[in-house]
Amino acid sequence: MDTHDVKDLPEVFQRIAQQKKSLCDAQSRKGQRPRRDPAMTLIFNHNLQRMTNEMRNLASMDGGTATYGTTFVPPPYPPCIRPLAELTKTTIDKLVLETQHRGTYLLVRCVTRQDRLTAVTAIVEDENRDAILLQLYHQELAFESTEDILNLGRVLIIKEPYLKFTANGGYALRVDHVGDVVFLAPDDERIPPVWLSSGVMECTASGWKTTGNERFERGEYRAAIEAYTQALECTPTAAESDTIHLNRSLAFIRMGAFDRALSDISAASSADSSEKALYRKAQALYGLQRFRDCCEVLKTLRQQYPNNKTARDLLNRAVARVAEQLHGRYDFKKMLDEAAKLRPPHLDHATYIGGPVVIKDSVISPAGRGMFTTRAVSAGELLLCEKAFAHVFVDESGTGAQALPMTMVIDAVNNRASMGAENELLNQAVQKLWRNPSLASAITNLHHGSYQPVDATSSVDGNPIIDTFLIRQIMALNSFGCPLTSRESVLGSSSKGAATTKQQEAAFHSSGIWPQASHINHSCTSNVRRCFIGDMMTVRATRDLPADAELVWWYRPPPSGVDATYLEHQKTFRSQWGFTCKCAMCRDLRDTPRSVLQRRRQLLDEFASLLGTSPQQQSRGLAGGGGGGRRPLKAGVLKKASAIVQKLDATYKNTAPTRVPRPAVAGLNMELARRLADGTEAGAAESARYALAALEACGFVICTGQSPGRGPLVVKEWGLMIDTVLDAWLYLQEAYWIVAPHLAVSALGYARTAYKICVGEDVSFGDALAGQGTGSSR
Ligand SMILES: C[S@@+](CC[C@H](N)C(=O)[O-])C[C@H]1O[C@@H](n2cnc3c(N)ncnc32)[C@H](O)[C@@H]1O
Repeated sequence: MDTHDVKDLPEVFQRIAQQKKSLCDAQSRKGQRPRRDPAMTLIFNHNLQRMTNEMRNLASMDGGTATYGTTFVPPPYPPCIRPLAELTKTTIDKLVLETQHRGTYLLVRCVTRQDRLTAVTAIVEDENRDAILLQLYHQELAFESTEDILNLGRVLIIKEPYLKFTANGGYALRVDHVGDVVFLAPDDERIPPVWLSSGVMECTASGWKTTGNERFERGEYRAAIEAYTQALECTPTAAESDTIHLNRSLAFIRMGAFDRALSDISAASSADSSEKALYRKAQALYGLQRFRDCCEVLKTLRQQYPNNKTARDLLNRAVARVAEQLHGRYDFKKMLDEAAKLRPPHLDHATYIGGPVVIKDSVISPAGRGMFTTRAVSAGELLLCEKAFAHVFVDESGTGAQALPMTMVIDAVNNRASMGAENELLNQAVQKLWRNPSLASAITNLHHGSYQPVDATSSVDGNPIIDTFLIRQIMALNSFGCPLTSRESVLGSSSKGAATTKQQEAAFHSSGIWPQASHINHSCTSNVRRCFIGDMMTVRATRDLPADAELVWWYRPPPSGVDATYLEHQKTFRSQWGFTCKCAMCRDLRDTPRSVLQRRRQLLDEFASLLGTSPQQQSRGLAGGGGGGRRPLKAGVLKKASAIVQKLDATYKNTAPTRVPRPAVAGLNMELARRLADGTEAGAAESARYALAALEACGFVICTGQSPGRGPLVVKEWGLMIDTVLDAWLYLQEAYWIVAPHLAVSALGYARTAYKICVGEDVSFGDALAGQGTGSSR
């Protein structure tokens, strides 16, 4: 959602146009045989490119400028759904351009080492010694690249090969679907004798097992799995078979292939009794987030092996996860600490599945689903806390090994272009599904627009069928950009003070997919807000809601009512998600004449030049970082500024702010509240007045008691939870401690709730209050 969309940047726009043209040119050559390059030329060019990339990587690890690759999304084509036995062999010389060779397969071996940028590439040759460039996409994760997957001499099968033009005008075998490539073991009988390596290796189960163990020790899990697989094919004894299965299960666990680990464990005859088997089973279940099952296994393990301390520790963790799953009991302080330390910030916590929400047919998304409350909930209440299915962290400050290379993804077919970790997010999701087929429905059931997935059984040749283009479409419609923590993004780090406008407006390069949360539909007049702590997302109600209320949040911020016209505001919704927002704010914007929008812009500019603030800050109505700081306002300036705010307010004639909130009016009021808070009684009284006006402009209905000295302050109705609201509450409670202490406690309570809604937790509220610089010491 708030990912970095770059399609409207002029240079990107041009590249999309170029790519469209290239796709058309490519189509005009569909079916032609390409000019064939000699193997030596291909190998030379590939090795040169590999060396250049290696040097560039070394330079960026040395603190140089981080590089980013560009990847062009091809038009979708389906994964192979037929078993290998039904395909017939073909050769490179028979391949024609821009064609998927259905019903065939290609047997090739690598004649170079691999290169890796956005794809893993190598030059391969067939039995006729014809060579070609092979590009494998989505086969591995960025930080798994310690083990090459295409090493010299490696033999593989490409199912239903697709010969495509490359972005630089050449051509290559492009493989997008992870199941369309089959890596052959070194002694596979399908390998032609001339390709068999002379020193063919182990031939006993115990030899292969030892090799597997050595590779495992070196952290080469993929290679270790291959060795253990070889060992199992050498008719081991029953005892050996058990050990090999259990060893392989651990390598699978290290690869995050928990489903595969579980099936190895159950293949061992001691699955239900041996200490090792029970512990591995518990680890795999934990990895799959099956915490209750995990607890059951660990209880058995503890009964049989009471001295196993590691099992006790894992059981404690699993019990804590069950409490999170069922009751939403999270230690947010610990989560913040973990997010600050862990890189990537992938936290060991569970998804709250026992919350007061349910997914069912939507009211606002025709023929789609949405998320609803199952009972009445109050503002600030935690409705969902979800662990990302996949999450990629881009350390904006990081260099070297910590800096994940960003990619620009250009999808000319769908008119999309984004900058960030989208490609790596897709890799993660694809790999997680490939390694854990039991998780498939969590992703494949998500909204995928008009994309038609292949109609097939879920597996072929013992492997799941994963359609990369389906997953890409699901990611495009359902993933979220995210900061490291919302606390940092809303408030700024304590050393920097309040967030700058730039931070608040930033689209994020880090991103993730949270399958439950992605059922929530869009409305500018949202009633829930999402926040992040590492890869955990919290969803809290922004107002009191009855049972059976459909939850909605903004996919992009609500219209300011100043900058964008209705059509401009709708453009992204239509192009990115295929709908038009019909909320009250959008309808009001549609009915507001352009002349009124221009008048609002003029008033904001007048206000800005009067107070010396940036017009952009005001028009967005954002909290924190008021350009004018705390310079006192002269009475004359205040009078004029106040008149401008009134005039701006008067341009919203037809609807009350409870129906159509006025972010721009709230922003100006808040600017005055900030500037007037000078610690004096007079300043505090004025500051409170404007902070209240800011809240009312956001749609809040607040009762401050009938007679002076009486309280408490009560919110009758909650408004639109933009960040201005948090500032307003913080300034209001600060002012009330000076001029109306009887209202201050309840204002502080509301400030805490607003904080919880905007930041996701309130354990850091005290620190924020002290560091936010509102002057309050409470
Ligand atoms: C992230 S999904 C939301 C869940 C989705 N409705 C479902 O059925 O799974 C985004 C898609 O929901 C639909 N959608 C979201 N908000 C909408 C709205 N305000 N009006 C109409 N459709 C909406 C659009 O089809 C959009 O591409």
